[in-house]
Amino acid sequence: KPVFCDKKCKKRCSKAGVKDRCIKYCGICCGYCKCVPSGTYGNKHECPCYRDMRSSKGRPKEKRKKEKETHFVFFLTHARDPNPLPPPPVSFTVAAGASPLFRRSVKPSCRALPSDRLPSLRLLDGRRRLPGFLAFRYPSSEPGSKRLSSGFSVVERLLDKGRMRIVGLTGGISSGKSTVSNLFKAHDIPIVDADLIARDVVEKGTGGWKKVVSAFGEDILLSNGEIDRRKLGQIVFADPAKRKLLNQLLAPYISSGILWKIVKLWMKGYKVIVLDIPLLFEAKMDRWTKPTIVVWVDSETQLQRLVARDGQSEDDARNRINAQMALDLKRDKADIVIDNTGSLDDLNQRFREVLSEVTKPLSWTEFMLSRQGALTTLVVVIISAITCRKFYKSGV
Ligand SMILES: CC(C)(COP(=O)(O)OP(=O)(O)OC[C@H]1O[C@@H](n2cnc3c(N)ncnc32)[C@H](O)[C@@H]1O)[C@@H](O)C(=O)NCCC(=O)NCCS
Ligand SMILES: Nc1ncnc2c1ncn2[C@@H]1O[C@H](COP(=O)(O)OP(=O)(O)OP(=O)(O)O)[C@@H](O)[C@H]1O
Repeated sequence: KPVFCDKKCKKRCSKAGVKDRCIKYCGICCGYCKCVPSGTYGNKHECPCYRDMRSSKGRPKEKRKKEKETHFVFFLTHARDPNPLPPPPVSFTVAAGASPLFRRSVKPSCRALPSDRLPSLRLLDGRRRLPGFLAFRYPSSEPGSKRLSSGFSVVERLLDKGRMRIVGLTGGISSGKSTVSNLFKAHDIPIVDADLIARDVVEKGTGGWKKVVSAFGEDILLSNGEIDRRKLGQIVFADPAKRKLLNQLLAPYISSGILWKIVKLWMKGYKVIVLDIPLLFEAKMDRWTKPTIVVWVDSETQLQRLVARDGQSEDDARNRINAQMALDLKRDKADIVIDNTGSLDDLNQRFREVLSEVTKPLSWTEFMLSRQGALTTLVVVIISAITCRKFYKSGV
């Protein structure tokens, strides 16, 4: 008998009604056929020799599971998603004859099947409803259908609503970050804009304002007491030491402002947010974002666009460009690069590809960082604590 038989048969029989018997016959078949079908049931076409083996009484060697199962494939999408991207079809194993499906939560348009033929999801408890999800039924032979091995993966998809992904958006000055973040906004993806936060934290009378005025003097103020941003810009972008000082003074305010915005969006249950931070890599904040998008342009286009937009001299524009990490270096660090050297139409086209990348189903790590993940952990901790307490008391 090949060495892999024991391991494969153990897996194959993990859900069998009479496990020992299943393992025994699976071992015999595997020894003879050198092959075990994948999954815990079916797929016997993978090993025709195994499938066709019969006992002396002419019955199939492999014992069927006691519980009769039917295999359905559903296509789930979020009903409230304004721009639903089709996830891959999800296949569920359902118990035949189980209580009626989440009939109430399935949209009328999806009730093409007679209600008695709608199965219930065995992997969820019978009372559980799936508000907000549309379910489309496909035959299990549909190409691309995938049988999920555990309820975990199914639940992961169903809880999609509560997860969160923090996408980093960065680039060079005037490379097109704001243009891209506007496209995200148009698709209802919230943006945390570090430039806006950096403005808020130096508003007249704030802590940031006081620190900047005491470091740079009242010469940088306008007549109304607000900071003259153009003047301060000319000072700091021409002098690295002064820029460093300004960064150090404002960093705590900016980072707590960013954090606070993320927490607010997290509490609202957003699943994808975009952090638009020009200095994402310089401030080493890219460790918190995944994926990280860099909007790249060639240096000539960058200079031209900056001069055209801000109406400043080429020297001032160059100072600003040189105040940041080289854009080519940022491009090398990116997970996703958007080349914005072309037209706005080209940008739109590339953006659509990036959008589908960014909104693809979330990983477990991302889920655990979400509001729903945190609540799940909290509930598990509370239940464990109560169980332990009861156990401890009964022991005493
Ligand atoms: C120097 C200031 C007053 C100039 O203001 P101004 O209105 O002219 O520019 P604005 O704030 O719109 O920034 C425009 C672009 O400059 C670049 N930039 C801004 N600050 C910096 C900096 N410290 N280092 C390098 N680049 C910077 C960014 O690409 C930004 O998108 C302002 O940029 C500022 O307060 N900067 C320090 C705060 C900061 O680090 N901001 C970046 C947020 S991560
Ligand atoms: N593909 C494009 N074609 C032509 N112009 C563009 C394109 N993308 C952006 N622009 C223009 O280039 C300028 C800079 O773009 P944008 O303001 O989005 O850059 P940014 O990276 O957000 O800049 P900053 O770092 O200063 O915040 C803007 O005037 C914008 O309209």
